[in-house]
Amino acid sequence: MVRTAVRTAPETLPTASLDPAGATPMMAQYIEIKAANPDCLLFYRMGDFYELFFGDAEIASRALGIVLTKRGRHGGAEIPMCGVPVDRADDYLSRLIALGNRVAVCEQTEDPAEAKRRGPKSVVRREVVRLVTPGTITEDRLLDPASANLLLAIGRRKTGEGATAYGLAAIDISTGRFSLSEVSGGDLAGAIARHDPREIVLSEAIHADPALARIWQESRAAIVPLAQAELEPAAAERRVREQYGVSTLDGFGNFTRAEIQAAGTGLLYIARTQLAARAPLSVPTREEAGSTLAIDAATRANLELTRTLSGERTGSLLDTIDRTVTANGARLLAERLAGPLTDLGRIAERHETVAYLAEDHALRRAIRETLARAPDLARALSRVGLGRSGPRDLAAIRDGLMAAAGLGAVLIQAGTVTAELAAIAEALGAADPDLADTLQRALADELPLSRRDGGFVRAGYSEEVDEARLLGQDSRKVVAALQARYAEETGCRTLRIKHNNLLGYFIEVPQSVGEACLKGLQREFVHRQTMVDAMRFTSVELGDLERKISGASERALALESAIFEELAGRIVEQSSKTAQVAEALAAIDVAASNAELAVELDWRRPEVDDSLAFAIIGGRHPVVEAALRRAGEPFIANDCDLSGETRGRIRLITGPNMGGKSTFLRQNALIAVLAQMGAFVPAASARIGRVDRLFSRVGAADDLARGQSTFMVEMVETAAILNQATRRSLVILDEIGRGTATFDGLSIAWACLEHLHEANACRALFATHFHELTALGDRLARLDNATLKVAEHRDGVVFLHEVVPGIAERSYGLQVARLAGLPASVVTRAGAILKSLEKAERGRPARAKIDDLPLFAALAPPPPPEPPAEDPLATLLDAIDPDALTPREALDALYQLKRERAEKR
Ligand SMILES: Nc1ncnc2c1ncn2[C@@H]1O[C@H](COP(=O)(O)OP(=O)(O)OP(=O)(O)O)[C@@H](O)[C@H]1O
Repeated sequence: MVRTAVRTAPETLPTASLDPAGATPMMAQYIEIKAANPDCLLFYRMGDFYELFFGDAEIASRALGIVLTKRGRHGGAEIPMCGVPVDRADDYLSRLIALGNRVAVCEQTEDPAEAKRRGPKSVVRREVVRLVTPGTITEDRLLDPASANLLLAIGRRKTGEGATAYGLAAIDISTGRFSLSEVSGGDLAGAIARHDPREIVLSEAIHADPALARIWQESRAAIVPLAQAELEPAAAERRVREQYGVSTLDGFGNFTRAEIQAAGTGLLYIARTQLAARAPLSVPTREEAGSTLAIDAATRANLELTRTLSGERTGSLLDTIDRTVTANGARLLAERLAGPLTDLGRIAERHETVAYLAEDHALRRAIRETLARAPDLARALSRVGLGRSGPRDLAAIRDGLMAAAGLGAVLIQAGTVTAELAAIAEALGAADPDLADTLQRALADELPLSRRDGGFVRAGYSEEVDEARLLGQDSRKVVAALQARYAEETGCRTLRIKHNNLLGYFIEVPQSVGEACLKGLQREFVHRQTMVDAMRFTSVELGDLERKISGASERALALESAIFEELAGRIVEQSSKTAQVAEALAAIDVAASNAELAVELDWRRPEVDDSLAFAIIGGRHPVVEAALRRAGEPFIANDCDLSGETRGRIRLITGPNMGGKSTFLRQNALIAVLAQMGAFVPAASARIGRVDRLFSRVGAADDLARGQSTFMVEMVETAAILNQATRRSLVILDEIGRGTATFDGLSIAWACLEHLHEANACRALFATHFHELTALGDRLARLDNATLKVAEHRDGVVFLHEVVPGIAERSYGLQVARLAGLPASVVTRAGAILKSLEKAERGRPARAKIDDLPLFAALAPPPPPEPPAEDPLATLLDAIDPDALTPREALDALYQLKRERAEKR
């Protein structure tokens, strides 16, 4: 299966078992380094290339489409090799990482000349300086600006008889974000799907747990199991303490053992991949259990929240609602959409801000215009902390801080704002204004990518740099100035300062002037050479100038580098404040984006409360509506009321194919998600009693990638809903039971409805083509029937997409089939078959079939065991009187018994 092949790290590389004996010295070094990094592709630096050998070369050449060549022999066989140029390594790296590979970057750590000095056969010293893995990258070129790049570490603890809790550490080293949470075993898959990590690190024991195998198989992340021995609980705690330089974790709040285990595992892995550098992570925040709306992986996929079923962002809900103007904001919006809240206070606070910004157009515009100038502060900050930054990262911090200061001023000017905006304004003001100011003074307008290129310090910031540059870049001018001065002092207009390899810089004058100089005209001149018609001199000043000129460019670079270090140091000192500024920028971008969306599309503020209401008036599906709008067609808004005082309601929707059942179901789930993430909703009004869990299932969705029977998948997922949905949950079931024979499917759908109504007592929408189920409307008190209106014409039907109370009479399957282009002969034949089938059924209407069934059979106590049926063997035995039998009769009786027994089998 493609998914598995893409996800897992490369299969064990044959290189791992290579014998260094008999290898050339360089190959022996390669084999040794490779042996220490067996599960990574090794980028081995040789001059201007990173070379890959043996199995690594084969994997990389296949993955990157680069030529596989050979280099020498080892153990009698040719060594496969391929290489990537160092200056384009990032492109290749990103492609390998995207395929789930991990790469060890091995650099030359000494000058080749030095190696030569050790002896003719010595090999240049090389070391792995970094492991590049999907979850630990920080370079902009390797990262998607609009998505978080999470490493998820998992720990666990026993919480009781047979129960286990899992600690999750979600770490984004590209921004320093670090959060901890704990979930039950049943919620683990959903929590992983919510975080959508690029890489998961965990103990071998958790990885090998058969109960969790499916999670790892289905995850898009690269999975890295670590040996149990490395993950001792005490070591995990120590690692967390060391990361933050504290002697106890008490000040951080009450983390559970599983959370600390997860944090320790994550930190261990990060330390291993970053080698020398320590990742600048923020202090972990703890997320309370139940603080987000639980949405399992299947529901997320089905509702296409952050990506479509085919894995694209385009066409997802996120794509449709994103009006953010910064990468930082886009990431936060995705995070909020993936984890809507359950806390009513926090939800209302976000709605309040959206309402405020939706109303104040001028303020919203000012905020968005200022934000559009703010670069990705969080990622630049992280690179500075890791010592992996360039001048443009410093500029990003400068511009980010300046935008923040500008925004703070805009908010202060706005006066009384909402509580959330006031908190944002305060965080924006937290940064030291001196830092932005210093960066502004220090950095030039045009900046090189790398600090090694120099030229990034603004002229006028440092006298030393200016002087060094002047000498380096403008040495001719300096020499010319000195030449002009000497010419004036000597009165010799033909005096020249020249340069050759033998003398270096020298002063040349005609013979006569030279003689005068020797006699004391110019005391400081020191004679070097007499030519036929000229004399050459040097001077102390010229000697100094020469030394300065030759060291100038190196000195300029060194001075710039020192300034860079100093600026980076100041940024690191302030990093926690700057991180807060970055978070505030993201939060205001998201709020303004939601407000912009609400204004643009006339979305309304929902009311989320503690009731069991679900009353939507004029609801729309945001993605379908957007698609129809592009096609110039209207979307028909629909109401939906599932409100219950103490228990929810169920709406059973029958209707024609193509009528809009699936759209209606999903739009209501999406409205709940949007409301609880703190956004406005596509409806005229919405009152929603806080939803704790959201479930959405589509009957027998094709799931070939998983390699499971489609019906089996449908049943496993339905079982999860019936077992987990609470009174507060919202359940969306679309054609459950359609994946099997009609009567099996009908009975399963029927029993599921009863269970949802009686046991789960949740709010639910249930779409079906089993029209027989509508009879349940009379029997289940809180079940209503609804259908989608259709206008019938002589030559076909028109779907009006309007949800109305009632029952669909027909499915209009044949009409849809004709619309789809099924050959006319097939449609006509199907029509004839349908007629005769309906005739046969008419004698026994659907309603009668349901009426025959006992109500709530699924929930009734099991019937008492039936009395055993009569056993013919026992009857035969009872009839035998051994004392009355002859030996012959006894033998016959035995044969008869055996015969009877054989028949029974
Ligand atoms: N409320 C609406 N307003 C306008 N067009 C709609 C509406 N709802 C659905 N549609 C259109 O009808 C198409 C079919 O909708 P949908 O897939 O929801 O139907 P369905 O009843 O679930 O069909 P089936 O039973 O065949 O799965 C949509 O792609 C959309 O273009």
